[in-house]
Amino acid sequence: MFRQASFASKHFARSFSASQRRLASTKTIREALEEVIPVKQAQLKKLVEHLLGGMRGLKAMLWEASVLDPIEGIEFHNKTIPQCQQELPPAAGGKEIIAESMLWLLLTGKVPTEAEVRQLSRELAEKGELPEYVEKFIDSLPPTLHPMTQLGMGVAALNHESKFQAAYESGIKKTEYWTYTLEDSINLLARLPTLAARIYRNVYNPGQPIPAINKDLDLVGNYVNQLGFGENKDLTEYLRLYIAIHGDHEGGNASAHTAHLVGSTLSDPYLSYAAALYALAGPLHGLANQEVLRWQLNMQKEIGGEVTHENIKEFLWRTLKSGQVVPGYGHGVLRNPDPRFMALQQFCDTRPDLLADPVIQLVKKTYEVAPDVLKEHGKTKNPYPNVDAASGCVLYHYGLTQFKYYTVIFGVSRALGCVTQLVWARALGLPIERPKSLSMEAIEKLIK
Ligand SMILES: CC(=O)SCCNC(=O)CCNC(=O)[C@H](O)C(C)(C)COP(=O)(O)OP(=O)(O)OC[C@H]1O[C@@H](n2cnc3c(N)ncnc32)[C@H](O)[C@@H]1OP(=O)(O)O
Ligand SMILES: O=C([O-])CC(=O)C(=O)O
Repeated sequence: MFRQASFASKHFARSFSASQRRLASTKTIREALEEVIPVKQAQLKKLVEHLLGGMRGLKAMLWEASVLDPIEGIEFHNKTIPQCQQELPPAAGGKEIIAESMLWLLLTGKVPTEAEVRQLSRELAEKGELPEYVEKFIDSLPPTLHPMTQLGMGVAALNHESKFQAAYESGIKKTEYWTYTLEDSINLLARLPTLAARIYRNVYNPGQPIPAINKDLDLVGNYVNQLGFGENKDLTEYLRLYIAIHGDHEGGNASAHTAHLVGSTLSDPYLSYAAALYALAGPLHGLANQEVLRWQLNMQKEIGGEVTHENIKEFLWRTLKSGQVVPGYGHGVLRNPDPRFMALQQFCDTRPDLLADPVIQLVKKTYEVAPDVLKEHGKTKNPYPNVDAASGCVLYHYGLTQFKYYTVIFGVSRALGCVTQLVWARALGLPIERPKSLSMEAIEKLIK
């Protein structure tokens, strides 16, 4: 009855507005077409842009944990980075957000209590040891193999331990998938820093002993300890902040999307995240932080003496004219300076030793010049810095100078968001991802 009434009123409204239009319009057929054609042309252009332009702007994924606004930047369950810094419990004696607090927020949408965070830290510490076969495997790799390649291999090898895979083989119900996915995810997060620290030791400090996991410390506290920098409280705080804010950047970025795609086939969290790491290892994505430092150091070397805005500008133009991108600038979604870049810069602003560092000063000065140069160059849609422009220089200052290792740190972090999505994808029963592709011929037919 109600349905019939609403159908009748919609039908009436439609025919009323149609008859009004009939009376009001005095257009010729040409004028009417002139109005319709540009709309259709724009529609087609958009369609082709989506097909050939890396699907930029195409809304095609569900991702609950964070949303990226082009102007405001990332929000984790509607919380900005400064809000997270205020609300999420830090480590005992620390100030910065820690991985455990961020994970809790991403997974549950709720701010954890301090007791909840401490209990999660302990669980991660208790599960952090690597199985012996993974230690042997990682130790057997040539130290010249890129640390990111090693990290992906180590994570994939951990799938030998997968609870999800074993349970799937034994024939569990779909409604139970998420609990095993969560178990694998927690084990993966616990072991990632231990694996990453072992790679660092093997590549840069062979033979040096790695400290045992301290059960009373948070995940990143233990990671910094195992890297051999545990005495440096400022670096520990920096890496806590770094790892928390790199954790998630909505779903469409290459690493997160890869984890989601691979996970949608019911690959376990280890295999899904190993695949994501190899997306992160590309220079247009996570590897850019390694490239930024290399580029800034080259700039410093080339400029030589006093660094002025003018000679930074010249170096930027040389980079652009040689056909290279300026690493650390531009973004697929952002159209403003990245709030993660701003948060890392603020960390520097509160510490005189960082403010006095020539490389950190160079990064700051580059930021004062680069947006205008990139605007004049006129190609990039976003002339502002992304997080990679700032992340490496502080590591460099504190003595973590091996910049080929930097993306591994990013890789320890990005798991927070990727495993969150894997758990929720299983809890919500999301399907296998399988978009439709078209051949050139089919696109041509579509255009005609
Ligand atoms: C954690 C992260 O992943 S953040 C990103 C890290 N990556 C970098 O910092 C590398 C440098 N930046 C870039 O290469 C790009 O800005 C990306 C990959 C981040 C985004 O790519 P897109 O969304 O395609 O950017 P956009 O639409 O603005 O590109 C338009 C043109 O501007 C160019 N452009 C974009 N950014 C830059 C840059 N920093 N320097 C020079 N040219 C640039 C693109 O190469 C493209 O050129 P083309 O038309 O000749 O192909
Ligand atoms: O969002 C993106 O496309 C890239 C990025 O900044 C990230 O993944 O952290």
